[in-house]
Amino acid sequence: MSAEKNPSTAANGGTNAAAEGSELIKFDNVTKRYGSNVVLDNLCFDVSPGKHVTLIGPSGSGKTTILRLLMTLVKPDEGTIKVAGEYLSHEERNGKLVPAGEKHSREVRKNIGMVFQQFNLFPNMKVLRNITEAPVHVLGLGKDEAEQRARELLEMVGLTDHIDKYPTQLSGGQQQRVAIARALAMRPQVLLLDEVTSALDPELVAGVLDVLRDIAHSTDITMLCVTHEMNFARDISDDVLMFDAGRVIESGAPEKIFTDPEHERTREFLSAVL
Ligand SMILES: Nc1ncnc2c1ncn2[C@@H]1O[C@H](COP(=O)(O)OP(=O)(O)OP(=O)(O)O)[C@@H](O)[C@H]1O
Repeated sequence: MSAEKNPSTAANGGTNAAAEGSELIKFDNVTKRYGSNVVLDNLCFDVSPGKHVTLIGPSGSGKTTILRLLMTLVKPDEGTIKVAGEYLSHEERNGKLVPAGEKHSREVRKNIGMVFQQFNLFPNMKVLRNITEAPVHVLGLGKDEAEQRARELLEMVGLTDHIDKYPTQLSGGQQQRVAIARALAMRPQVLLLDEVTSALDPELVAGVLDVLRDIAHSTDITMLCVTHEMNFARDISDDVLMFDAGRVIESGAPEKIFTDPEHERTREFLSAVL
């Protein structure tokens, strides 16, 4: 099957019949409202396993809401989301689709790890325990196995020397690299990245992006990334989705979107941020 016939991403009505059934993430006519504000408008897109997809677009266009939906921090008003073939906010009961219970959503969500803008580390735990806590208590891993995995991940993010420190003893960039290791420790199939460098001092941004580039290029993890770092997006993305007012107005390979966008709104947005 050629790459042309099997695009990793198909957005807002795009056809992806060749990949039907093999998507890791599938948004099907998802609408999300806050009051009368339609934040996502009948959104369809899917992501194939191993692909790195970046969401770009103006402030308020709905990018973070997509990640929040995937973490089940909010629920869709209409439409469905599937992760690894399972409904996320719905479950099938007696042949009918009903809102999912927390147990079902939690199981499906185990496939997903997220790194937030604000790191969200446990302040009262040292670095090692920040990383082992969920594998031990959620996945049921033995302490030794969890610690070994944590050490490997800390090596990968360049923080082996900081294993015994508390988060407050680390720079923002180091804390964010711990947060990345913590997310990966759960061995998720999907890694969500929400503006992970926007809370960092400028001199710390490159170190975090280098770690993420390395992960993107050396692992088979699927990434869904919201970022204003356009060079980073260009480096790691298989596909870029351009959002405007809750819809994908354009999608494609980064070379196309960043150098020859079709939509006037994309051109305006890129000229403001590049
Ligand atoms: N909890 C909430 N209650 C009400 N409105 C909300 C809430 N969360 C988000 N919104 C609104 O939803 C819209 C989309 O927000 P979202 O954070 O998804 O946009 P975004 O594209 O990620 O923006 P940014 O690039 O600024 O982070 C915005 O109009 C925002 O004000």
